[in-house]
Amino acid sequence: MSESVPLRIGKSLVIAIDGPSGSGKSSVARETAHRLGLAYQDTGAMYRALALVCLENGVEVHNQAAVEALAKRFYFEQWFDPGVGMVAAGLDQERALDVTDEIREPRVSEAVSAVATNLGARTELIRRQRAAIESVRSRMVVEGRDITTVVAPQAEVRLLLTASEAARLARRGAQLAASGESQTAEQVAAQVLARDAKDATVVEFQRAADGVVTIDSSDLDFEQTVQAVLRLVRETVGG
Ligand SMILES: Nc1ncnc2c1ncn2[C@@H]1O[C@H](COP(=O)(O)OP(=O)(O)O)[C@@H](O)[C@H]1O
Ligand SMILES: Nc1ccn([C@H]2C[C@H](O)[C@@H](COP(=O)(O)OP(=O)(O)O)O2)c(=O)n1
Repeated sequence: MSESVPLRIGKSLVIAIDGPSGSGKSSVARETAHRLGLAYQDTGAMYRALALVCLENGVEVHNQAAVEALAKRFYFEQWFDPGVGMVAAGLDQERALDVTDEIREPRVSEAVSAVATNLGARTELIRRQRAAIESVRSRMVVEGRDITTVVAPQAEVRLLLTASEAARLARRGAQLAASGESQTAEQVAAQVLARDAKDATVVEFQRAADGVVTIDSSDLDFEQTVQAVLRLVRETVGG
């Protein structure tokens, strides 16, 4: 039986979750939002969408000025209902398309760190992420790499979701295989580890900042991990 957390309607509740690739952030954050009746924001989807819009429009992802300029003008919309999980993006609203699946393609995973390490682009995306939290009156589960430290350090609940490298690679490999991608285990490992190493040059998501609780899911299954997060929420906000 799942645990429930009594929540007072209307009271601000931001649950900030950071962690490396494959630690379970997106799936666990989404399920937590669903069970608590909160909105859900996947900030990695915004970085991935910007990378995709670059790739689709001939913007070189290492061209700092061009990527920063695109970050300021590209259209991005994310459905915050955890049951929907849809993302639309494009050069502008008229040309925006449903990119929910495309942003998970290996070509985007390969290009996204170049965009995520562009500090000018980050400033703009962080602004949009904070606006998204305000748009739902601060009742949201938000996950990424710098949510507990930069985007929402004032969040009521702040946690770092980790898992061993072996667990993370196995999970990501199984996830890609299930979605029909034909990457070998070596390709998945090389891409995930290179991306985390590059991303870690601009954001700290491998060690918990002060006041951030670590949940290690290496030996937990999905449901046990969700329960650990719900327990932390209950202990932190009461109930
Ligand atoms: N605790 C867990 N045990 C087993 N599998 C998990 C666990 N947490 C997540 N997963 C699975 O691992 C895969 C990667 O999780 P995901 O949420 O996409 O990670 P992240 O957003 O951190 O990259 C998904 O298929 C997810 O269902
Ligand atoms: N708040 C965030 C979220 C994601 N990023 C970067 C780091 C990743 O390489 C990309 C994509 O993030 P995403 O969470 O989708 O990545 P994974 O699916 O966990 O591998 O964006 C970031 O720098 N800051």
